[in-house]
Amino acid sequence: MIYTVTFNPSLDYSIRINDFAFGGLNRIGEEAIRVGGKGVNVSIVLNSLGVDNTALGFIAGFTGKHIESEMQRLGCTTQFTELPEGFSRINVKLDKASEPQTEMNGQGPSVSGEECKQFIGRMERKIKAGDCLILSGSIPRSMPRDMYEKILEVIDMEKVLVIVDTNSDLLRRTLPYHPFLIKPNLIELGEIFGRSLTDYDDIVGCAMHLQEEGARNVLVSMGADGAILVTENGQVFSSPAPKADDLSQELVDVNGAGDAMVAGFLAGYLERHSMVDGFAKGLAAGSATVYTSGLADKQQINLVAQRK
Ligand SMILES: Nc1ncnc2c1ncn2[C@@H]1O[C@H](COP(=O)(O)OP(=O)(O)O)[C@@H](O)[C@H]1O
Ligand SMILES: O=P(O)(O)OC[C@H]1O[C@](O)(COP(=O)(O)O)[C@@H](O)[C@@H]1O
Repeated sequence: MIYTVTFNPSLDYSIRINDFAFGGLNRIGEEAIRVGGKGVNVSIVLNSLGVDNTALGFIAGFTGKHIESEMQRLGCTTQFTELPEGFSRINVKLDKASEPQTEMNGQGPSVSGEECKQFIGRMERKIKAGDCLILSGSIPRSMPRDMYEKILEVIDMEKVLVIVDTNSDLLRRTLPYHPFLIKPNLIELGEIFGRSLTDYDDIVGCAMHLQEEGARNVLVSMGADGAILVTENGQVFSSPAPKADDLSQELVDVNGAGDAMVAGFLAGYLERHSMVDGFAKGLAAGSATVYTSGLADKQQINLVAQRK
C-alpha cells in the first residue's frame, strides 16, 4: 500500500488580483478554493494516475471536514485523524498573474503530544514491508520538530520506500534514516546550504552532499528550469521543463507543481522500477500542473509527457 502523510492539510484560496496594491483595497479578479497540503496533493495526483493510495494526517474543524469530503469526492481513500479543536489552515495564494506572486500559509491546528504518540503507534502497526510512504509538507507549530524522525524510527527503512518533501530543517533531520528520495526545490536546497544556487555543478554538488548525509536519491526541482536527479548509483539526469510555447499551453498556476512532480515520479518509478521513468513522469506531472487550473489529471500529464 502507498500512504501519504500530511500533518498540515489546507484549503488553498487562490486569487488573481491585477495591479495588486499593498496597503490598499484590492478587488479579487478570479478566485478558487481547492484542497491542498503537500501529501494531500500527492494523493490526488496519484489517484488520478490510477495509483491506489491512502491519505493520512490530521484534520480539524469545518475546513478539515471539507478537505476530507472533497478528497473522497475525487475518489481518494482517506484515513485522517480528526483533532478535537481548531481548524485546518486556509492558505492564501496570489497567483502568477498577481505579481509579486505571494503565498500566505497558515500554522495549522494544535496537536497534543498524546495525539502525536498515538499517530506514531498507528504508523508502527500499519506500515509493512513493500509499502511506500510519502512524508510531505510542513508540520503544525505545536508539533515536535522530530515528528518525521519518530515515524522513520518505527518503520523498516530497508523494506519501505520512503519519499520526503518538506522544508530545509525538517528534511535534513530525516536524512540519517536514508529516505529513498527527497525532493527539495532550488530555494529549499539553497536554504540548506546558506546560498542561492544557480550553477549546475554547484546544485549537483549540494545534492551529493545530501546523499553523504544519508539521502539515497535526490530530485532537485527548479521551476521553469526543470529538474536534476542525482541517483544513488551516481547517475545524474537533468532536463528543462516542458515549455509552454512548445506545448501551445499557457502558464496558469504554479501551486502544487512540486507535489504533482512527487506523485508523477512515484507513479512512473513504480511501473518498471526505473529512475528514468520516474524522472520523466515527474517532470511531466509538474509542468502539466502549471498549465492547468488546480492539479493536472492523468490525461493532461500524459499529453505533456508525449509532447515533450
Ligand atoms: N514555470 C514553469 N514552467 C514549466 N514547468 C514548471 C514551471 N514551474 C514548475 N514547473 C514544473 O514543476 C516542477 C516542480 O516545480 P517547482 O516549482 O520546482 O517545485 P515546488 O512547487 O516544490 O517549488 C518543475 O521541476 C517543472 O517540471
Ligand atoms: O506545508 P507547507 O510547506 O506550508 O506547504 C503547503 C502548501 O504547499 C502546497 O502543497 C503546494 O506545494 P507545491 O507548490 O510545492 O507543490 C499547497 O497546496 C499548500 O498550500
